[in-house]
Amino acid sequence: QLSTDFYSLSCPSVELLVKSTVRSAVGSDPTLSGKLLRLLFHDCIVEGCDGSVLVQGNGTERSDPANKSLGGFEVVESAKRLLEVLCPGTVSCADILVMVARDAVEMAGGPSVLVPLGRRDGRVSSSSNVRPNMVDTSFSLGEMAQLFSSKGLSMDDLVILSGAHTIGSAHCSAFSERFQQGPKGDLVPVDSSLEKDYAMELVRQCPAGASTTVTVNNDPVTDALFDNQYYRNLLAGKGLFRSDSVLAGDSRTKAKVEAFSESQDGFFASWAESFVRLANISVKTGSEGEIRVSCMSVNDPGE
Ligand code: HEM
Ligand SMILES: [Ca+2]
Ligand SMILES: [Ca+2]
Repeated sequence: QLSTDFYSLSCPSVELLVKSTVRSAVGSDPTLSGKLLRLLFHDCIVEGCDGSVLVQGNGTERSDPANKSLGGFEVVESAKRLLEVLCPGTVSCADILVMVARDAVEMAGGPSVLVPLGRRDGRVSSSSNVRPNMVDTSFSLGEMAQLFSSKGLSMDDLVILSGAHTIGSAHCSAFSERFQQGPKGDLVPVDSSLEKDYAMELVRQCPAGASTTVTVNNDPVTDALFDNQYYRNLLAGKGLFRSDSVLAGDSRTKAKVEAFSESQDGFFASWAESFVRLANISVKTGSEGEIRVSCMSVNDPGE
């Protein structure tokens, strides 16, 4: 029911307007590309791609600890404000988030992807829905594959979409399980899949007792570039999260990791397909849901 020309009559310049909003936001803060891409993932995995992650307030998805480090909300909201002037009540926040994430990837050097539109915004955003649907870095490959499969995504999609970690950054706590405090209080790697020099570099950037605001690049080589370096890192023992490293260590996923490490074109072509699958998870269409006035809150039922 989604289509690439969904707004061609009702809001013909939507793609252009969103793109220029993203361009100026990412231009002044390049760390936004990673934030925007992750925001879409966290939206789609809970209640489908319906903008539920964007709603502000007590008890919403956004208030859950698993979503504490999300960012980029203001980019979605500023595109929405612009669109409410030009095409009032027409473009959903769910669609804006998809376009914004797509454009963020393109602006970081990734492929441009044509995405079908027409999603409606959800009216439910509850923190209790987050944990049961969220992947965790401590998951085994089987557990991640199972969660993805419950969303209609395959093990190949898992390998491809994890390539998102070619950009962006992480807080020290996101990979602390890979280290243990040694006798002198220093951190020692407990995870043999982590290459030694990389492990030392991580300890240097995230020493024991580091501030909770410290972040580390997901991709130690090309942190700002959306490329296939992520897969080369995995093969070199430089996957930041345990959930990254397992992709290179398991026979079910290793061949894809190797193939993408050797072909950026291959990665980009697969990314375009998997991205659309991600963006299509449990979408609401037709008379389901609503078109929000502001992405930060569901509409007042009286309106
Ligand atoms: C499959 C299992 C996945 C796990 C366990 C995982 C976990 C994480 C964690 C722990 C962080 C660091 C957050 C922080 O400390 O600030 C992160 C960052 C990120 N993730 Fe994932 N992720 C997964 C899949 C994905 C997917 C499918 C996407 C998008 C398609 C994605 C996109 C990102 C991006 C772009 C960042 C960087 C965010 C930033 O720069 O602020 N991740 N991920
Ligand atoms: Ca959602
Ligand atoms: Ca990169």
